[in-house]
Amino acid sequence: MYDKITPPTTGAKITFKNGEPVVPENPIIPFIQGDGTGIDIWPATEKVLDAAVAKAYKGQRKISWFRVYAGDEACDLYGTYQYLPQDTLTAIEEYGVAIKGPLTTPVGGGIRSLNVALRQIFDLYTCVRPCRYYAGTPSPHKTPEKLDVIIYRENTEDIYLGIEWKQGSEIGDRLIKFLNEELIPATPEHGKKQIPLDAGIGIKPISKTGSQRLVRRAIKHALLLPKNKQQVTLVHKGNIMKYTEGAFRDWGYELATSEFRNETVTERESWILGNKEKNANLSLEENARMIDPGFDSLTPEKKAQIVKEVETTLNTIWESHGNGKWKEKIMVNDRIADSIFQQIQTRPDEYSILATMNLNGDYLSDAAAAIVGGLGMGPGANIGDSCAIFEATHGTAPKHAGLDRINPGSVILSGVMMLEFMGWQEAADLVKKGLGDAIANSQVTYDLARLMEPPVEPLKCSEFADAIIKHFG
Ligand SMILES: NC(=O)C1=CN([C@@H]2O[C@H](COP(=O)(O)OP(=O)(O)OC[C@H]3O[C@@H](n4cnc5c(N)ncnc54)[C@H](OP(=O)(O)O)[C@@H]3O)[C@@H](O)[C@H]2O)C=CC1
Ligand SMILES: O=C(O)CCC(=O)C(=O)O
Ligand SMILES: [Mg+2]
Repeated sequence: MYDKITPPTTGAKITFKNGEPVVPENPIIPFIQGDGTGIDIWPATEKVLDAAVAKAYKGQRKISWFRVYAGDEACDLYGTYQYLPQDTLTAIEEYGVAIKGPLTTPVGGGIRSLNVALRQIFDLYTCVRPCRYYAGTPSPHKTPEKLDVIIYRENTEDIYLGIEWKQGSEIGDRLIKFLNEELIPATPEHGKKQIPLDAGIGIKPISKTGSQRLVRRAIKHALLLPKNKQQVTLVHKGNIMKYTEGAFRDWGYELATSEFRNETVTERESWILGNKEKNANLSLEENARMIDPGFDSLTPEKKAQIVKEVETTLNTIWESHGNGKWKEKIMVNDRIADSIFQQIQTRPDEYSILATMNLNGDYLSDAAAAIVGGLGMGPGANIGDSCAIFEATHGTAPKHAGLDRINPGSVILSGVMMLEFMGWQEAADLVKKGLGDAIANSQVTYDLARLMEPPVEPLKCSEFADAIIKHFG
C-alpha cells in the first residue's frame, strides 16, 4: 500500500462519524516535520505532546506517530519534484487526523503551495485560528489580554484556488481580449472599463456553498462559548467586491437567519428590536431612520426598502426575540476588512469569532497573533467533515532554521487543538498550563525574550519544550 513509508506496528485508526472523530486509546497520527524550522519545532512538539499524554493517562492512552513526508524532505526521499507524494496523501486519508510543520512556497513562480494543496485535496474547508493571550507574554500592544478571538477562515477557495494567468501568456492575453471585447461591454454596470493589456489575471471565486459551510461551523462554535462571547462577525471587503466579498456577508446572514433562526440575532435586528423596546409607539419609519443615519437623504425606493426591513423583522421575530430575548442569542454582525484590522487593536474585547474568506483570514490571523505575542503563539487547525490537519499560522521562518532557537509554541498549541479535537482534554490542559507557567516565569524563546522588560536570556527551542513539561505540575 505504501511505497517508502511503514505505519507503526501498534495503534489504530481514528475514524469519523457524522463529522466527529472516533478516537481509539492508541491512535496512529501521521505527522509532517516541515521545511525550515520544522526541524527544530517538530521534535519539541512531539516531546511535549507525548509527555502530556503519558502524564494525563498513565499509559492508558498513547499516540503512535507515523512520519510522512512533504516538501523538501519528500524530494530527498522520493525524488525530484515529489513534493507531496502519494504515500503521504494515502496516510492522511487513512488515519484521518494529522499534524504538520510549515512547508515552503516560492514567490512569483515554481510550485504552488503544498499547504493549500493539502487543504483542498482533503476538503478541509474550515481553518480555525484562535488568538488568546497567555499571562506574562510580552506584547507590543498595551492590553493584549483583551484579545480573545477565534478566526474561522474559509480554507478552500478565494484566490487560493490559484487560477491565474501570467502577464503576456497566450491564454492570459486571450482572456483579457475576451473580457474587454465581449464580457465587459455586455455588462452595462461596467461601463467603458477595460483591463490593461499588460495585466496578469487572477480569478477570485467565492461560492455560496463554501461561504455557508464555513459560517455554519463558526455559529456552531459560538453556541459552545460563554454567553458574553457568543458573537460571530462576518469579515469582508464587500463595499469594493460586491459579488464575492459582499456576497459572503449576505450568504452568512442568510444562513444565520435561516438555519439558526432561533439561536441568532443580527446586529441590525437587535437595533430594530431595541428601538421598539425603548418606545413601543415608534413608527416603522422612525425606527428605520434610527437604524440608518443617512435615511433622510436616501431615494424613496431605498427608504421603502428599509421600512420594509423594519416591518418584516418585527413581524417575524418580535415574538421570539423581542422584549430583550435577543440579548440571549448569538449576535451576528459584519465588519469591513480594513476596519477590523484596526478594531482588533482599538476594541479587542468587542470581538469573539471572526468568520472570514481565505485571504482576509490569512492576513488577519498573522495580525491577531502579533497582538498576543507574535507568530510563535499562533496555533491553527484545518478541519473538514472526515479529516483534520493541525498546523501553525506561521511559515518556515528559514533564517532561524536548524539553530534550535525558534519558538515551538504555535505548533505545540496546534497539538493542543488536536488533543481537544480528539477529546483528550486532560492532556491538552496540561500543555496549556505548562506553556502558560513557563511564560509567566519568563522561560521563553528569543522572540518573547527580546520583548520582555527587562530583556531575559532566551531559552533554546528544545529548552522551552523541557520548561513546558517541567511546569505540567
Ligand atoms: N502553513 C504553512 O506552512 C505556511 C507556510 N509559509 C511559507 O513559509 C515560508 C516563509 O514565509 P515568511 O513570509 O518568512 O513567514 P514566516 O511565518 O515563516 O516567518 C516570518 C517571521 O515571523 C516570525 N516567526 C515565524 N515563525 C515563528 C516562530 N515559530 N517563533 C517566533 N517567530 C516566528 C519570525 O520573525 P523574526 O525573524 O522577526 O523573529 C520570522 O522571520 C514561505 O515559503 C511561505 O510561503 C508561510 C505561512 C504559512
Ligand atoms: O502556503 C503558504 O505558503 C502560505 C499559507 C499561509 O500563509 C497561511 O495559510 O497562513
Ligand atoms: Mg499566512
